[in-house]
Amino acid sequence: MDLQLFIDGDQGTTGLDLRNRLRDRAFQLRTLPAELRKDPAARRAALNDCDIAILCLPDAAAREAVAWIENPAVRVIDASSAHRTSPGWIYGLPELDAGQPQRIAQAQRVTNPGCYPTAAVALLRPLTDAGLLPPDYPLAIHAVSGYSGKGRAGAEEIEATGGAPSLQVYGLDLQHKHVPEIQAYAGLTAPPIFVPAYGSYRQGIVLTIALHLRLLAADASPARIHECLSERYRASEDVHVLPLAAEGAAPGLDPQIHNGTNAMSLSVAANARTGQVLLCAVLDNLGKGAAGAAVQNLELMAGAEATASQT
Ligand SMILES: NC(=O)C1=CN([C@@H]2O[C@H](COP(=O)(O)OP(=O)(O)OC[C@H]3O[C@@H](n4cnc5c(N)ncnc54)[C@H](OP(=O)(O)O)[C@@H]3O)[C@@H](O)[C@H]2O)C=CC1
Ligand SMILES: CC(=O)N[C@@H](CCC(=O)OP(=O)(O)O)C(=O)O
Repeated sequence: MDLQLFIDGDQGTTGLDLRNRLRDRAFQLRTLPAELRKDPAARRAALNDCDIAILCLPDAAAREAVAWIENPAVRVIDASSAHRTSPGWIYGLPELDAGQPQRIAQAQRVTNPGCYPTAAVALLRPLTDAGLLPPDYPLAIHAVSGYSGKGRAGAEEIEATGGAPSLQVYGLDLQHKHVPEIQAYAGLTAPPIFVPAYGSYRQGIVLTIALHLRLLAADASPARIHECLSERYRASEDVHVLPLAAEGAAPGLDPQIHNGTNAMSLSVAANARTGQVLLCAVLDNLGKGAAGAAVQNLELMAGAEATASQT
């Protein structure tokens, strides 16, 4: 079946990437002409005249768009952070647990995960589910993202003014908008400390989380943690767990290796002498962290529509 999609915000970083990713797929894609792309009446009409609306907007505009949808048949994928922990919204991380693909497939409202939370939740949730990571563990999460995380205007300004600083740490008020989302979906009872940074490159995230074995469950070990993650993602097409590196031989991680794809790599590094473990994730902030995830969710939702139309 030819589902009619409307991308609201199609000229931004996520929207443009999404258009590219949908180019060869069997969806009817609707966007507004440049002069109408911010016109409330045109957006409202388009939002109510599609099967699935994909919002690639700043949070305020995404909230406005959702409020305008009166047609009960319209389903929504929101790439913004407006609804990440809102009641009635399904979290668009199919790898969250075994039931999540089905929940996404049947949802009316899907909130795409944040780029950083995709990595943090993928690393942490299997460990809290398995009881290896206590839910009140005092976590600190560090990440470096390409500067495209600033959105199109921010990225263009950087490129027009001679490039980004080599590294800029931010979120130092420790209230980054992703903290509630990470806490909720990683199964934590305490908010983690989250310290993001922008690098001088355009695209790609590397995120790390340090753990002390003495603060984990008694049966936790690097091998057990690695096995837990490997088991969880064994059947995943997109999430791959790298082999446990021999001590002294852990390879470096390049944040850009998955750019242009929907892949995410997870790894476990350890020092047996100190009892320290480092969880690492690499993904494309615009891929599995945004537009790639939207396509993944769209395919699940479209699959459910196709099944419904055959019965
Ligand atoms: N960049 C990233 O790494 C990621 C971003 N996201 C999320 O996706 C969303 C979009 O991000 P991103 O693509 O980076 O942002 P951009 O700023 O690149 O794109 C947003 C687009 O929405 C347009 N827009 C703004 N206000 C309105 C409005 N009222 N009506 C219609 N269009 C409007 C903007 O136009 P104009 O520029 O002219 O104002 C722009 O084209 C954000 O909420 C962000 O949190 C999610 C994961 C990763
Ligand atoms: C502009 C902005 O807020 N950028 C975010 C990174 C992109 C992002 O967080 O987007 P998602 O929440 O949708 O993943 C930041 O600076 O931390």
